[in-house]
Parts: sequence; structure tokens; C-alpha cells
Amino acid sequence: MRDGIVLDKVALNLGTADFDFDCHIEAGVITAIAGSSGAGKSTLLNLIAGFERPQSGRIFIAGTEQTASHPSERPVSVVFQDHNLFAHLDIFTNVALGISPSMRLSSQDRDRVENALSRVSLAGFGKRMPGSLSGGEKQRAAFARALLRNKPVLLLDEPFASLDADLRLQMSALILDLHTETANTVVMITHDREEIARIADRILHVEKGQIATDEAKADYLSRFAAPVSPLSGTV
Ligand SMILES: Nc1ncnc2c1ncn2[C@@H]1O[C@H](COP(=O)(O)OP(=O)(O)OP(=O)(O)O)[C@@H](O)[C@H]1O
Repeated sequence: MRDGIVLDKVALNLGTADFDFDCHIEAGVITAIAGSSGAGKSTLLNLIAGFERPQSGRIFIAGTEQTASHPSERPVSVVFQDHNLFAHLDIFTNVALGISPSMRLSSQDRDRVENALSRVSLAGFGKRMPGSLSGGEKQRAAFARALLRNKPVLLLDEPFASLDADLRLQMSALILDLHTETANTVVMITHDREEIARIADRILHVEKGQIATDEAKADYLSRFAAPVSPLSGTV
């Protein structure tokens, strides 16, 4: 079985929407999921994460079949658009859950939590409750937890859509740093062509519940380049 993520003839119906995914997402690569609203991008991510189960077909992640496994058993970390944090737990605890669900932490673990908070520019936020943070701060805390989980696959469902341009750049840099350090497989939904240009290696374009194209970044971006006049260069 190939590494990375394989959706082998995966089919699912949700209400009036049908999904058929058959694809291989390469290991150790940053893949962007693009496509219009309602195309099925989040559903694709939910199938990989285990929040949706296929009605037929099989899913393999990092060489192991995961079709029927619980989300918590899958070798993935997920950061969603929102609702990533437990509202009744402070930020330190929310982030520390990435290391130990039972919260048995050594002093070294506590240092790792503080360090992850610093990496997302939330040093000193540990005692705050999620309700007192801005949308962007909450997303950065969720990303800090994903950093600590340190799983081979990182799934991102537009987690930084609410951040301003500078913070988006910072978060892109963080994803790239993490990717360089760990050679993880990153799958991220994004509508932002500049973000694709900055960090993606491949682009899967989802249309009507299927993968319409699977291409390298250069090919994807060349389709959006300024059109060249057919007469240019002629005498
Ligand atoms: N639980 C559900 N029951 C019924 N229909 C659903 C369900 N979940 C998703 N859908 C439908 O499936 C289609 C794809 O939804 P999905 O959220 O995957 O799209 P998306 O590409 O992520 O869209 P967006 O960019 O707007 O977030 C939509 O038409 C949506 O209404």
C-alpha cells in the first residue's frame, strides 16, 4: 500500500449531495484543496479525519487502512474553521491536550506547551479562557495544539480565514517550518490563491463531490496567469 492518503473509490451520500473520491495524496507534500463553495472540500477532509464514514470504498492513511477507525485513532491532527477549543478549559489546558488527553504532564511537557504558545504568538495567554480570545487568537491556540500532537498528517480546513494578512503570512510560515522539521503530510482547504502560491506543492480541485483535477502548483497557477495575446511577438 502506498504511503500518504489513499481514497479508494470512496462514495458517500449526504442528503441531496453525492460524493465520489478516488485519489492519492502524496506523503510529505503540502496539498491544497480548492474548489467553489459547496463543492465537497470539507466533506473530503471529514472523510480523511473520520468524522464522515464512506458508504463504500476504503481509506488508507500512512500505509494503514483507516476506513472504519475512530477519528481519535487516526494518525492525523485537524484544525477546523472554528469550534476547535473546549470552552470550559483554559488555553494552556486546551493546548496541552495535544500532548496528553489525561493531562499528565512532566515539567518538560509544560515547557513544550509554553513553547508552542510562543510559536503562535500567544505567550502569556495560558490562563485565559477561550471565550475571552479573538477569533484569530483561538485559531492560533488550536494550531498550537496541532503542533504538539505531532502526527504525520495535518488537516487544515481554512483555519486562518479570520486572520489579517500579516498573521496569515506568519501562520503560513509556521506551517512551512513544521513541514520542513517533520516532513509531515499537509492537506489544507484554501480559497486563497496567494496562500497556494506560497506553500502548496499540489492542488486538488474539487467539483460536485469529485476530484476534478490533481496538478502541480506551477500547472495550476499558470491557468490564472495573464492571458498572452495570440498576436504578441508576431511582426
Ligand atoms: N450532513 C449533511 N447533510 C446534508 N448535506 C450536507 C451535509 N454535509 C454537507 N452537505 C452538503 O454537501 C455539499 C458539500 O459540502 P462541503 O461542506 O463539503 O462543501 P465545501 O466545498 O467545503 O464548501 P464551503 O467552501 O462553502 O465550505 C454542500 O451542498 C452541503 O450542503
